[in-house]
Amino acid sequence: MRLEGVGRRYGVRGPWVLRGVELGLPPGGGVVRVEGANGSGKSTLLRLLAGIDRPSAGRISGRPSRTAYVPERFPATGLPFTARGWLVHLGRVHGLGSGEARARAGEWLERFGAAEFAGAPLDELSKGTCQKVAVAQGLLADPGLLVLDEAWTGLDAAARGALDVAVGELAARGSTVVFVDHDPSRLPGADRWQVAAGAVTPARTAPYAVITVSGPEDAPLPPDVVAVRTGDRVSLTVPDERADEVLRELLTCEPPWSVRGVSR
Ligand SMILES: Nc1ncnc2c1ncn2[C@@H]1O[C@H](COP(=O)(O)OP(=O)(O)OP(=O)(O)O)[C@@H](O)[C@H]1O
Repeated sequence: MRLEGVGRRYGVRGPWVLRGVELGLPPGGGVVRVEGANGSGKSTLLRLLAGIDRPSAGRISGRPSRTAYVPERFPATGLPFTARGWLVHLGRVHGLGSGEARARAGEWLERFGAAEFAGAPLDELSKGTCQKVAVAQGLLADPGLLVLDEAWTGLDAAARGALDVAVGELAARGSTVVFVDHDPSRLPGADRWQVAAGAVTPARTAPYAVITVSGPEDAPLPPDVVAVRTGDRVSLTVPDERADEVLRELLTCEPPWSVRGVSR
């Protein structure tokens, strides 16, 4: 997917929020964190990427046909659906059969700890549960591009962790995830784009290593590392200078981990 000369301003004489943006999303999928000061245009960029807003100038090409967008707050008021009904409806809009949409809706509600609310009307859900439904909706149809605008806000700690894992799984399958989040330690292996003065530029990322391990469920992980579990494997993202120390801890803890791969 490419952005060529993309600009956006609100109103014909409004100031340009974004201007002359030239960008390519990482080929083969990946995770991109969008950073910038308040009001710099991060949400504007995310809405353009997701296709729910159009550029005032330039063009965007190659957007995956399955693109999902999850904002910070899901305005569920007035929607005449239960949580499951809403997910099945959107799953079908994305081309899933109703049986598959129903099964996936159940799986995602379960993963986000909201299975007990599957049959509840959206109108009656708490903000946190509504946000779980919104995130489940984003993941439901296995999108090629998932855009998350502070989607972790309002989720409880377990659901935030479940979303981190889901993003890792999606990226591992070749999809692209672009996100904004106020927590600077969120998904630390992500590429970074900086939005400032209308421009979007890749930010310098401190060198880091990704260590993939497998091992018994009760094997301990070193403190202060960011771990994403995919099946029986765990990927740890650590600053380069800590990689040797973390590898030592992984190999000498009891029970020990098996190191499956290290990349920088
Ligand atoms: N629908 C809109 N109509 C008019 N102006 C808008 C609209 N959406 C955003 N803007 C303006 O565009 C600029 C960028 O807003 P945007 O929400 O994209 O920034 P942001 O970096 O996401 O901000 P924050 O960090 O505060 O969420 C701001 O000046 C904002 O007031």
